[in-house]
Amino acid sequence: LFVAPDVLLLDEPTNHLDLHAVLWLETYLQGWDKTLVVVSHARSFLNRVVSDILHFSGDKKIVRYKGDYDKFEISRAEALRANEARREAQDKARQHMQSFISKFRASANRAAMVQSRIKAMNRMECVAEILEDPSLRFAFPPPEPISSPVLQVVDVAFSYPGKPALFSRVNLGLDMSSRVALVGPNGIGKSTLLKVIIGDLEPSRGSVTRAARLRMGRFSQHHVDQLDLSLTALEAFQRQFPAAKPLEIRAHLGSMGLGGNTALQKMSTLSGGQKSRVAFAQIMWQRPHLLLLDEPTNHLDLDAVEALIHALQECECGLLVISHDEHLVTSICEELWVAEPGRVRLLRSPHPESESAVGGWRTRVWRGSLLGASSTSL
Ligand SMILES: Nc1ncnc2c1ncn2[C@@H]1O[C@H](COP(=O)(O)OP(=O)(O)OP(=O)(O)O)[C@@H](O)[C@H]1O
Repeated sequence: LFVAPDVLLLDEPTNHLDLHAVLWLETYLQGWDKTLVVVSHARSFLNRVVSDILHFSGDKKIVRYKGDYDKFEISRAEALRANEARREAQDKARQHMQSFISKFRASANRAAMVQSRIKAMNRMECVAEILEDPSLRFAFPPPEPISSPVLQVVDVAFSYPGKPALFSRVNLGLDMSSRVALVGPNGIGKSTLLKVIIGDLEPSRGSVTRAARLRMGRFSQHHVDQLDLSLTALEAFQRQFPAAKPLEIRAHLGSMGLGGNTALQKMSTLSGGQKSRVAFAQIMWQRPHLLLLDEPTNHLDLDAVEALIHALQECECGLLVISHDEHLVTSICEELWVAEPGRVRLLRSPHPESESAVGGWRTRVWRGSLLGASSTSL
């Protein structure tokens, strides 16, 4: 930004940024008076920053829509409906003319009328079908139940060698009905706490107990980076789950938008979002009791984010998600763990019985707690 370019091209600029940084960037870009082209999956960010949407659709065309992302969704749905109605009307008119032609083709009296119908049919402009974007379905299959609490963090402290404690006296519990977002500014220790919970890091004090038969499904950018890129998605699956049948794997990958050749090409040639989908496909196959997700929406496109949100709303496993994505957090979480310097503060939804009250609470608490708690800024 310092060089003040004439054209600013940003590819997923909000990935990894905390709320402060995203708000700062939004304000900065709202005042940007030169050309800005941004590729982003962050719906709230797009709604605040852009004036036009270029939609790269499933039929390989780029169509321009005036307005922010919400307006684009409405306009596109209207365009799809209107196009469908025009196609139906045209099909009906064509059928009508065709039946007239078939009926009176041999009739000398109506030869002129038949000819004019044939000409009219030939003149008819064909209304092309607008292809819907491929629909995605993510689903976490239900695991067998295990007794609660499935995971308990008791009086935990952690510090990296030679450094002061990142947090101490942390007491938390997770079970299969948990819907928790762990939020806080960059560098405060969220990923570290997740690693302590999973067991990658030992706490400096206190204990983490996990149910004996507990299966944890974890997603992090690290796991995407750890995929063996010389393999195809199908080969990676077969290597991890040797008992799985290839046809079942292909169907599963296909439902996540990794059908056809995509499942058979080397993962080094997949996009960032496609690699994330492979990692998610593997997690789903494990039928985890607890899902531990670190920035799961980075690199996913908006349709995939919606599919993920839907799957997380429906899933029967416990959920702990670290995310700076306001739309994701406010759509699924009923509890916020706010990471602050040295501690973790728990905030529970006060009205779990009312969906709209919970939605309002999430948005208020999400913004309020994060902006109040943090001292970081760009
Ligand atoms: N292996 C390590 N050794 C020493 N310090 C580390 C190590 N890993 C992380 N840290 C430090 O610990 C702090 C917390 O890092 P962590 O990755 O947990 O933060 P975070 O809250 O997840 O940040 P972000 O939102 O940017 O992902 C940071 O100051 C980081 O530099």
